[in-house]
Amino acid sequence: MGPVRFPGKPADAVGFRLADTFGENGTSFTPAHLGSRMTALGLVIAEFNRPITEQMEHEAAEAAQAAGAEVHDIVHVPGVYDAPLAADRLARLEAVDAVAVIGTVITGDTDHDQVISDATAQRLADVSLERDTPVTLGVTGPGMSAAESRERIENAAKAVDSALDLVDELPDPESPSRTAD
Ligand SMILES: Nc1c(NC[C@H](O)[C@H](O)[C@H](O)CO)[nH]c(=O)[nH]c1=O
Ligand SMILES: CC(=O)[C@@H](O)COP(=O)(O)O
Repeated sequence: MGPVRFPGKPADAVGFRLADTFGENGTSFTPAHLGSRMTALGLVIAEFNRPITEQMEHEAAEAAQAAGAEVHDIVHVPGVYDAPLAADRLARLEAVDAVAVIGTVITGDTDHDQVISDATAQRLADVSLERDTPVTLGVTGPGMSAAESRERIENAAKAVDSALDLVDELPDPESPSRTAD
């Protein structure tokens, strides 16, 4: 069996608790029942520059499959600027452990690429913090030509891997706090 990923959403919702995974002396073990639930991802895919984001979507799906994760839902949006609301809706789902946002911003004649990239990244970071759910940025650009965008298609897979890494690595918010006493 491959590595078991520890889901990020409340443990009670999936039938086990963090305490199940650690022995009293700090050694870790993995009860067999933990293997029954795969980490579930939400993907947001921007349709703008679709020939490129189509390949990015493929890379993202392959990365999830290679890691043994489930793609619970895919939401297509017109462009990356429209992604934060879709990411928020996905992050609100109990079944979704993390969200990866995929898109590419290619430079036009103005600074518009900078404007939409900055707004998108900032609002996605806000969604992640507000929903207490990993939301990773698989959006390439700005300041980039179409050729440079095509060279960065693999960043979609990196966003999926990062989302899964965060689900594994983030401490459980239900754990007792050091500042409690
Ligand atoms: N120029 C790019 C866009 N622009 C569209 C916006 O993201 C948005 O869909 C529109 O303003 C409606 O709200 N989107 C990209 O994903 N990539 C671009 O290069
Ligand atoms: C329409 C867009 O979002 C983008 O292509 C902006 O291009 P430009 O900077 O040439 O207006």
